[in-house]
Amino acid sequence: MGRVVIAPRLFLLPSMFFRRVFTSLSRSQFPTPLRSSISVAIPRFSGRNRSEIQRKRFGSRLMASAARTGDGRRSPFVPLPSSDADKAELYKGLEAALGSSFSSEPLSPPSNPLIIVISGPSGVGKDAVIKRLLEVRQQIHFVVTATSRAKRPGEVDGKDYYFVTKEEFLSMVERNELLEYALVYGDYKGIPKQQIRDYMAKGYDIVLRVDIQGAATLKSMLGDSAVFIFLVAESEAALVKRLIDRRTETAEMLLVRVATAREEVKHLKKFDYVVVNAEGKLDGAAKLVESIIDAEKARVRQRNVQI
Ligand SMILES: Nc1ncnc2c1ncn2[C@@H]1O[C@H](COP(=O)(O)OP(=O)(O)OP(=O)(O)O)[C@@H](O)[C@H]1O
Repeated sequence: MGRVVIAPRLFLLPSMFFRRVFTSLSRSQFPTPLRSSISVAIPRFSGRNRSEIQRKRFGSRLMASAARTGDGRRSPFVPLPSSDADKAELYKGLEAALGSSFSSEPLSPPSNPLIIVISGPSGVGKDAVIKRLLEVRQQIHFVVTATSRAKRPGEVDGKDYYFVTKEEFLSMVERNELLEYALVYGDYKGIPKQQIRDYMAKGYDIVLRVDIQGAATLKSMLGDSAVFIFLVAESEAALVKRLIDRRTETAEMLLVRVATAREEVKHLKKFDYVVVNAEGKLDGAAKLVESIIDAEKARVRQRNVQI
């Protein structure tokens, strides 16, 4: 932590009865220009009526014009208003003493749009968490993946996925329209590039939903410029029960997914964050993902992704 030390009597200007107060900052923490830039000259008065005398001698009008000399050096002849002056007078007095007006520009730089990659084993709840996230958060776009798999009951074309034939999918690959694609359990899935560019240009954060294989490919392409979140159930048993409850797979398909999930969890360490989507705690998982996004927005060194 930087310490602020007020050294009250460093030198005297006898003719003007001025005391120069140097506000010096801990030398180990701050560079010299910063330390020397905040020295403030105030009149030297003592006793209980100090503010009264100040007011009489200099009047209530601040000598802001005297705050700077022509060559940019600050004149020492800038009295501060008394501490009990009204807020506006104090504000102006501080500006005059510093020799420049206070800026209303934001102190934090604007945050860059993020790409958030959400991955995890089949059935862990990727779609469910993303759906909830989109309900509670603005300026976020879920990239609709193109897939050659058949539509499940309740799924909507263009909202859950773009459902295309294998031939259509392969011609998208040919035209280099996909950021990443893979054959997952016999079906193609791929991420359309243009959609990402369009929404990022509008300042939206982008959510990508990929399997572990897709996350590995994206990691090698995007490196640290994207945020990688691994979604897990609270336990392997809970994941299997959730998959069974979904009733969308045959027993053989379930076996493949469960065996794959066991391998996939080993890749957890390659991700930036792990979020537990526990049974009945979908809201909690979505909130944690939101907090991660908020924290990423507050980073000093922003990620900067180019597609
Ligand atoms: N926290 C939770 N508690 C209970 N059920 C959940 C929870 N999260 C998701 N589910 C349910 O678990 C099932 C699997 O979820 P979902 O389809 O979102 O998984 P997924 O990871 O997208 O799967 P896949 O990769 O196979 O498409 C769904 O029926 C979903 O409603």
